[in-house]
This record gives sequence, C-alpha cells and structure tokens, in this order.
Amino acid sequence: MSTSARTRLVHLTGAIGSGKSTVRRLLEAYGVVTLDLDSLARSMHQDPQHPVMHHLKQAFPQLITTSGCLQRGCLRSYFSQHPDQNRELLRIMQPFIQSALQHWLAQQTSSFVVCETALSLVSDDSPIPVWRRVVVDASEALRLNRLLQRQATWTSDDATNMMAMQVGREAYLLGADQVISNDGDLSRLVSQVEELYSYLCNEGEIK
Ligand SMILES: CC(C)(COP(=O)(O)OP(=O)(O)OC[C@H]1O[C@@H](n2cnc3c(N)ncnc32)[C@H](O)[C@@H]1O)[C@@H](O)C(=O)NCCC(=O)NCCS
Ligand SMILES: Nc1ncnc2c1ncn2[C@@H]1O[C@H](COP(=O)(O)OP(=O)(O)OP(=O)(O)O)[C@@H](O)[C@H]1O
Repeated sequence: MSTSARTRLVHLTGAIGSGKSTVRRLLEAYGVVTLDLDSLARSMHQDPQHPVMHHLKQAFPQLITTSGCLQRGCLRSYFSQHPDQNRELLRIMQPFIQSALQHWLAQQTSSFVVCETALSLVSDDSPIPVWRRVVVDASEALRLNRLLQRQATWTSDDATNMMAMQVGREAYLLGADQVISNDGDLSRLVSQVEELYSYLCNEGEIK
C-alpha cells in the first residue's frame, strides 16, 4: 500500500466497554494522532450521499431513515439479534473503511499513529500492515457495569447481547504486543497510558 514509509500503524483494540476510547483520548493528550474507526463508519452511513449507502439500502431497507441514513442504535436494536446480518453489514462496510483508512494513513507524517476499533483491522484482500497491537482488557462484569453507566437507555440484556457479538476476552489478548489492564480506577489507566506512550515512542523511533 502507499502508506508513508515513516508512519507505523498501531491497532488499539479490545472488547466493547473495555476503555479503548478513553485510552485513545489520553494518547491524544500526548499529541498522538489517532483515528476512531467507529466514527469513520458513522461518517459514512450518516451521509446519504456516501457510496456505501447504495449497498446498505439494498441490504437493509428496513433500517434506512427517511433522510437516507442508517438508523442510529441499530447495533443494539437489530444487529445484536441477527449475527448473519451483522456479518453482511461488516462485509459491505469493510472495503469502504479500508480504503478510507489507507487514504488517511498515506497523509500521515508522524512516526506512528493509533487506530481504534473493536473489530479486525485487516481483511484477506486488503492487508494493512499493523505495527503494534495494543489491547485494552477489563473483566466482563466491569465492562457491563461501565456500559450501563455510560448508556442510560441500555438494559443489562442489551449490553450482554452486544458483548456477545464480539470475540471473547482471550481472543482479543491473542497476539497482543501490549495489554492495558483497565480493571482499576482512572489514575491506574492514566499511568499505564503514560508507559504505553513511552514504549511506542521508543520503539517507533526511526533509526
Ligand atoms: C452498527 C453501527 C451502525 C452501530 O452504531 P452504534 O452507534 O450503535 O454503536 P458504536 O459505533 O458506538 O459501537 C459500539 C461498540 O460496538 C462495536 N461495534 C460496532 N459495530 C459492530 C459490529 N457490527 N459488530 C460488533 N461490534 C461492533 C464498536 O467497535 C464499539 O466497540 C456502527 O457501529 C457501525 O457502522 N459498525 C460497523 C463498523 C465497521 O464496519 N467497522 C469495520 C472496522 S474495520
Ligand atoms: N478505569 C476506569 N474507571 C472508571 N470508568 C472508566 C474507566 N475506563 C473507562 N471508563 C468508563 O467506561 C466507559 C467505557 O469506556 P470507553 O468508552 O472508553 O470504552 P470503549 O472500549 O471505547 O467502548 P466501545 O467499545 O463501546 O466504544 C466510559 O464511560 C468510560 O468513561
């Protein structure tokens, strides 16, 4: 791919509610350039003119709003109960997301950038080289608790169904270069992110 030879991609991942976005924002405070793939996906399916909408309209006509966007909240209301349809959603979205990610990466000039997603970053037909995989980990009970606090309208069943959509804790940890254990309070997270930042800077130094 045509990525700047100097910019390395860090995949920041972990299960729903593990604390990925919190870690990403803490890294941003150090000046790290980051991209949130959930926001990127949202910017596509909340834009009626985006080319992906043609495919989404065909696949999920019942989930398209009168203004031509994908219904917000459909992860909870629909996809969490239809795993096959979720696979179809990801199949449709992936090429658009991969191409936008490649385009974004090609514009970067820092030695590394961080990309957040709970999902896989690479697909067989479009491999994007991941330099480091950082996993944010927390117990299921804690994640459930934090999700219910964050999303006032979710029931415990909603949160559990959404957690069940993703691979298990062990699978996330597989192949991790760094693990952030987010089982403690925010101050513990802050100090781990400080260490992570030093690690990435030292490892990412272009020699
Ligand atoms: C399904 C959508 C419309 C739901 O949006 P919503 O605002 O309700 O949820 P949000 O984006 O905040 O996601 C909440 C959590 O679920 C995870 N998640 C998002 N989509 C999915 C999915 N399809 N399957 C499993 N987990 C998902 C996110 O990473 C995050 O951890 C949206 O999340 C989406 O577009 N998902 C597809 C994203 C995608 O294709 N990514 C490819 C990455 S390479
Ligand atoms: N160490 C912590 N102590 C207390 N609350 C925390 C801690 N870490 C994260 N949180 C809170 O838990 C919730 C989930 O964190 P966050 O949104 O960062 O997770 P996420 O992995 O990005 O979630 P999603 O997968 O849904 O995008 C947020 O409300 C966040 O403020």
